[in-house]
Amino acid sequence: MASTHHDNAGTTPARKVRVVAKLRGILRQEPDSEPKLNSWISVNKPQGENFESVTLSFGEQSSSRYWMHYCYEEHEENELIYSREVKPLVSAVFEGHNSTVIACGARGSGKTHLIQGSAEKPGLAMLAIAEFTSLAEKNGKSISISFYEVDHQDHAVDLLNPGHPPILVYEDRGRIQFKGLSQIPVKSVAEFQNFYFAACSAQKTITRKGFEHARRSHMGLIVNVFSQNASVENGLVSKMSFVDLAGYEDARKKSSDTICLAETNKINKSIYALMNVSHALSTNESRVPYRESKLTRMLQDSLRGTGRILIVACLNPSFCQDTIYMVSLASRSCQSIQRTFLDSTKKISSSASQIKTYQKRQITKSVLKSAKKIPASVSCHSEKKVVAAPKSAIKARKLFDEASNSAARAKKEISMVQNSSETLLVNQDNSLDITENHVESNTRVVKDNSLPDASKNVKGNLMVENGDSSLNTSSEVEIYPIEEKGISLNGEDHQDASNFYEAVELVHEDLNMNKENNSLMIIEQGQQALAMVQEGQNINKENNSSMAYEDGSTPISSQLRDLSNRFKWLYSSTPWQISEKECISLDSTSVDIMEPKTPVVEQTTSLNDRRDIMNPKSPWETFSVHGSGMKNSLVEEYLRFLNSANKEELKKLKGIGEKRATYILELREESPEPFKSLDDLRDIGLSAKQIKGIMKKEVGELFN
Ligand SMILES: Nc1ncnc2c1ncn2[C@@H]1O[C@H](COP(=O)(O)OP(=O)(O)OP(=O)(O)O)[C@@H](O)[C@H]1O
Repeated sequence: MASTHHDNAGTTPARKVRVVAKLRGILRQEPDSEPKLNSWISVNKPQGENFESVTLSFGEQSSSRYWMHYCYEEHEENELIYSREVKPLVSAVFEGHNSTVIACGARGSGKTHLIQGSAEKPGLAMLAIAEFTSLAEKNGKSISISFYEVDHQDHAVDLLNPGHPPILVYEDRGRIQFKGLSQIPVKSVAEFQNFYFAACSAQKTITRKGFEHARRSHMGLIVNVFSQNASVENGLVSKMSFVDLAGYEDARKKSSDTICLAETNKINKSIYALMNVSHALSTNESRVPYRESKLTRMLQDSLRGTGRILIVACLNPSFCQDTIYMVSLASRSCQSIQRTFLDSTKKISSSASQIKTYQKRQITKSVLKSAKKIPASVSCHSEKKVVAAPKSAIKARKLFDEASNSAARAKKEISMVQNSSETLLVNQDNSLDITENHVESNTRVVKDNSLPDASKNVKGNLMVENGDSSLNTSSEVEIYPIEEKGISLNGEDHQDASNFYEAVELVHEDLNMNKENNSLMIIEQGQQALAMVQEGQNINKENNSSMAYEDGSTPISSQLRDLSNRFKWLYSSTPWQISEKECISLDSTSVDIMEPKTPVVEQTTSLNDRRDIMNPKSPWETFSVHGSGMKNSLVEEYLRFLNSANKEELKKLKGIGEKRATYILELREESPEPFKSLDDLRDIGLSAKQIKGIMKKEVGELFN
């Protein structure tokens, strides 16, 4: 695909992910006093015509540059963006390559105007439909459309057939399938307009009705191209998706309303998920986190393989901190930035093994040393105690982890946290340092007096139980809400936050099966800490361009790294982790593989020798390896049961009622074995946490 597709310039091979920005013009109703475009957004284009990227900088933060492949200015309208960016993708769809166009940005940044437009000023989707219908006619193909919304609760609903149950998303024979999503054949632009605009206005009415605040949601339009050729499965050639993401909005703006806050967090989380998927695809990562949100799961087929992705970051013309954040997220998918990140990551991984202890003072010192290089946003309270957790306790926590290779996954995700603008190095003396090898695009000029006393605003205090003492004590995170002082939140902090959020979730998944639940508390409180940190950050318009430390307090990026390192340390101190090399190949049948193979060895080997053969170094580790094996067997049995039991039997399981049992049977009609891993339980509406809870209960029942 890369060799056959070309960028709009037609000279260079196409990228998997292309990221462009679009500056929205000033609206008539916007006050003249607002800072205008060029006073807060600078687009830095290299000299010459054939440049492949531009950088954006905001306000006086001229040293903070975010890479984009291109930036469309305010006078450059949808037609131009369509002809340069989208038209080639439409042609590619007819050659069998899926495409996805994603509009992201803060609220009111022009996403809907870009994708949907209006009858007078058509958006990218409508312009594309004109091309689709004409190419379909020429090539003897047909097209159909589907239109859906993913709401603030991560439910997907059909907008062309409203009022029906949420869309069921599942995978069958390697393809993502939708149950409950209608497809309407379309032959002309007029026909499309009828369906599309009617659905859009119906959606707006429903959204506004009965809610004081407009609920945010993502909207996705799918254009399917079908072949008349019966040899192609289902006749589907390929498809193009247009996604109008909900506007990114800092959760703190809604902090007074807890329901709203939860909704905002959920929406933001799915934005992070999509950006993380796009980043993973742009950097050819082996694991692409499609399952992290409903939207990414729905888009999975469009995004993967030879699918091409266009991200348009819409920019508000007046000051908007959320815009900076969205730009920083989107720009991660630009290859040029990624290369620099990779360099940083290598350093992190080569140093990560040196982590043994964590000394707060040294970190603070390091961060302070770096304060002249990086921005401060929110400070972490200085009193933090982290002491060693008992190995046995942590080992026990792993007993009921997911059967998949979750440890490696968590480790990788943790490294994502560190894969941020500054390179975090762990020195021989166990202190952490921040190298000068930070990414140009995220570098800030820090002025000495522009940030208020940040240390008063957020206090994080994580304490993990020490030594071999009992498990009853302590895991605590104290967080104090941020004061209403102006603390700027910059892109990299948000970025850390999103990665960290993911990492914490994964570590949570990987570590939290402690019988006493202490570790669960630690992780959960860590999540709360993060939520509070996110909540507690405050945007300061006046201060946006000169984020600095007044008191030398720690920036939020360091704070988040701090927390992530604690989790990493916690994780790396488990015996399982210590013997990871030996155990890494363990899959669901690993215990059998590790056992001595012949009766002769069995008979002649002493207990100690057997332990050597099995690699674990202590009875505890031997016990744990067996525990993992038992857990894996249990998971396999559980999945087998889900794939074969009848409805009444299914309902005997924890968490499965009439509705879910019916769903499961429906899924089995579509695919004989819909449940291949515990992750697949998400398809029946269970969260990772619920799945773990269910497994715990099932195991608990065995001992009753
Ligand atoms: N390029 C443009 N030219 C003229 N008006 C525009 C342009 N882009 C956006 N607008 C106008 O700006 C306003 C906000 O745009 P729009 O609704 O598209 O933003 P949005 O990012 O989708 O907002 P939300 O996140 O709230 O859904 C609308 O009134 C729209 O008509």
